[in-house]
This record gives sequence, C-alpha cells and structure tokens, in this order.
Amino acid sequence: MSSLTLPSPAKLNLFLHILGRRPDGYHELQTLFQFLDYGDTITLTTRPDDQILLEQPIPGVPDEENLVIRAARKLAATANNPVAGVSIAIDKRLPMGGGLGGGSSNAATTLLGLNYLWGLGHSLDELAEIGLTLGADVPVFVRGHSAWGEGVGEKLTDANPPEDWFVVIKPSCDISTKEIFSEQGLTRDTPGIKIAPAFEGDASRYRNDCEDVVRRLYPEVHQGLEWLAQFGPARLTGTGACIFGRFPTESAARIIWESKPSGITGFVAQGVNISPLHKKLTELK
Ligand SMILES: C[C@@](CO)(OP(=O)(O)O)[C@H](O)COP(=O)(O)OP(=O)(O)OC[C@H]1O[C@@H](n2ccc(N)nc2=O)[C@H](O)[C@@H]1O
Ligand SMILES: Nc1ncnc2c1ncn2[C@@H]1O[C@H](COP(=O)(O)OP(=O)(O)O)[C@@H](O)[C@H]1O
Repeated sequence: MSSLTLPSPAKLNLFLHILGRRPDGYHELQTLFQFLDYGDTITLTTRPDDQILLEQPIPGVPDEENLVIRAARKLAATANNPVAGVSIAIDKRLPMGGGLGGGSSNAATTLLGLNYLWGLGHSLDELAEIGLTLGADVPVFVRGHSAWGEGVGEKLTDANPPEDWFVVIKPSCDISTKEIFSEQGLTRDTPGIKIAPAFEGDASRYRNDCEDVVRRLYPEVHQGLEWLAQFGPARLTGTGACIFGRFPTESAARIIWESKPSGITGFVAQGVNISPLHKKLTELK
C-alpha cells in the first residue's frame, strides 16, 4: 500500500464581474483567482481491493456526491488498466459553501494525487478537462497558478497579483451560489475589461458584482464588510459568504484579526500565486 498526503488550498476571487448570462442560464464572468496558503489536507491510501472509499463522511454531503469520490471515479474511468482501490481522508478546515472553493479544491487535489499514485501520466490539461465536468472552479486548482478567469471561470490566464496577507471572515450564514445567481437585482451587465498584466487590487474598476445583493439578503455579511473596510480594502469572495480584508504584511493582518469583535470566526492567511498543492508535488518528483 502507498499513501500520499497533500494540501487542498482555498482560493479567493480578488474581484468578480458578471458580464452577462448565457442561453443555458450560466453567467459569463471575469474574475481573478488567487490561492491561499491555507486549506484542507487530503490523504490518499491505496487499498488491496478495487474500492474507492471516503474514510469519514462530511456531514450533509452523501459520499456519492462528495467531489473527491466523484473525481476519483471519473479518473479511474480514464485508466487503460485496472487501478488500485483508494481510501480518501479529508481533514476539513475550510467552511463549505463559503466561496473559498473547498469542494473544488478537494476534487483537484484528488485528481492530481491519484494521477501520481496510479501512475496515469495525464497532463494538467487533461486533468483540468476532467475537473471542469465536476465544477467551474476545479480547473484553476488543477493548473495551480493564480489566474484571470473568464467564461464561467474555465478560460484561465496566469496572473501574479501581490502575495498580500488576508483576514478572512466567515459570517454565520450559508449562501447558495444558485440563489445568488437567480436574484432579480443582480448586476449582470458589467462591461468586459482587458485583462491587465498588473493588478492594483483596490482600484475602483474591480468589484464583486454579487456583493450588493448578498449585503441586502445577509446583514451578517454587510456588518462584516463594514467592520473590515475600516482597515483597508474588503470584499466578498465568490458568491459568499466569506469576506476578506487585504494587508501588505502578516503583522498588519494579525493586529486586525486580534482586534475582532467576539463571535467572529475565520483565519489569517497569505495569498500565494503557486498552489501549495503543486509545491508539494514538485518536491515529490
Ligand atoms: C461564482 C463562483 C466563483 O468562484 O462562486 P463560488 O462557488 O466560488 O462562490 C464559481 O465560479 C461558481 O462555480 P461552481 O461552484 O462550480 O458553481 P455551481 O455549483 O456549478 O453552480 C451552482 C449554480 O449557480 C449558477 N451559476 C454558476 C456559475 C456561473 N458562472 N453561473 C451561474 O449561473 C447555476 O445556476 C448553477 O446551477
Ligand atoms: N469534498 C467536499 N468539500 C466541500 N464541499 C463539498 C465536497 N463535496 C461536495 N461538496 C458540496 O459542494 C458545495 C460547495 O462547496 P465549496 O466548494 O466548499 O464551496 P464554494 O463553491 O462556495 O466555495 C458544498 O455545499 C457541498 O454540498
């Protein structure tokens, strides 16, 4: 049996513009993804039989729907020869449905980890294509470089935003991506911008178009943003509920984190342009 323990980092949408809606109802986006040096950890252990199993179910997510199981099954189906079974353990730190991409990241880590353990030799392009069938955010985690995202987020161009520090807050509400994209009042006509070689994060030309709707529906998010905005640029990631404030140094971020009102949950982490998953896989080679 062989075993592999790998990081499954979070992402932030440093901005998120909605340009329009496609005939199939999906929204055309422009976004900037950056990874955080913070996330879940996944351990993959091969088995003597051919089963693909989750060691510990995630409450509220049936194993059949868990993105790691779905990713492993899809990958196994691409193999020319039978592959070993695998037990998958997820050490979950990322809040679910928080706009941090935890589920998509778990899927990508499983795809890359099993590609290595099973010796399949698929390229990142091939794995990103499999990933896209699991979710729009999976390809950026597979490619492992911060990126401008267009289309539904699958057209990716490498980006190098500053590796600033973030205070990430999880307001005490769960927000469904589908609910926000169904809202009447959502801004859906932001003009497309030319992707820029440099990103000045707090420039007024960059927003999260979901923010107004989410602030209106979820006062906890509004209050969190008002508090964070006192200290620097603050935004929603994805369709929420998590919000983040950006700081140039770790100590600046930690001072604000220590001053938070009681009851606020979240964490401090650095933005990184190479995914911690890819750093770890490079060390293994
Ligand atoms: C908008 C982002 C930005 O990162 O939000 P977060 O999920 O991270 O918050 C993602 O692209 C989200 O992608 P993903 O998480 O794969 O979305 P899904 O679960 O497939 O989408 C749930 C529902 O949201 C709507 N949806 C999703 C993505 C999109 N570009 N347009 C949409 O209209 C669709 O109705 C879809 O059925
Ligand atoms: N391994 C997983 N981790 C987290 N969520 C998962 C996983 N597998 C399936 N899901 C489902 O995906 C949904 C979105 O989760 P997640 O990717 O963490 O949030 P978001 O897309 O808002 O960043 C969850 O609410 C959950 O139902």
